[in-house]
Amino acid sequence: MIRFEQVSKVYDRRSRPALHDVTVEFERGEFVFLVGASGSGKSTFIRLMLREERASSGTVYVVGRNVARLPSWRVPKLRRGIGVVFQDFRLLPNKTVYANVAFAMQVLGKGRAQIRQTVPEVLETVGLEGKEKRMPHELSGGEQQRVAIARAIVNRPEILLADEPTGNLDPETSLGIMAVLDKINQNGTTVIMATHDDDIVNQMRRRVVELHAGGIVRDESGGGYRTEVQA
Ligand SMILES: Nc1ncnc2c1ncn2[C@@H]1O[C@H](COP(=O)(O)OP(=O)(O)OP(=O)(O)O)[C@@H](O)[C@H]1O
Repeated sequence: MIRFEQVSKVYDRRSRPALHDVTVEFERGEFVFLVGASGSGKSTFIRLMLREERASSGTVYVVGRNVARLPSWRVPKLRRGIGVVFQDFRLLPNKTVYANVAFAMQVLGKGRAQIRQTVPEVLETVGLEGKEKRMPHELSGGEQQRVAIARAIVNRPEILLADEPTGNLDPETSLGIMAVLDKINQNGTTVIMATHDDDIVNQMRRRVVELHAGGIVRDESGGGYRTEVQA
């Protein structure tokens, strides 16, 4: 589903590469934690998948396509196949919960009937039924993140990227968000989550890929099986 082959990314020739010779593969339907200290390369990894950046060397494949080779008119289609959730929610502050989620369908030109059917279904998936008419400022942080997740999955992407989705939330609220991401993964979506939160990583028992100074130093499956990889 996603494959990095000997990928390096150099932003600035005077400093070390943000990613150095990274080779890793994520299968369809996997749930993977991407961990590592600040500056280890997690955001760069995510930006390469979305083609917000291009690799300096090596190849990034997303759903079988070499993303560097996509013509620019194909990049929006690549990004439509990847839902993205951020630490800071990024909701539209003047729109209701319903309208925030519906908007993601409207911009793709989806019909009103389809929107009216799909938005309530997705709000139920994330546990927000009954909150459709609230404005973002009338929601808790955890609820706002649920809206952001609903918006990210409403067009049924194959991949969900979550960049520190629990970074602004307390531990209990974070577990609620993890349950939502788990459910989305159980429904078949590949989930890749960048996080600093060791408690969550330990509780969820999923695959963990750890970056350090731009290289993969750990790739551990959720079952406890462990492989050490050279940095
Ligand atoms: N646009 C850029 N221009 C120059 N250097 C950059 C750029 N983006 C990232 N870097 C550098 O690349 C390295 C990796 O950064 P990256 O943002 O990928 O790390 P990260 O693991 O996501 O960190 P954090 O957890 O703080 O978000 C860092 O040394 C950073 O300073």
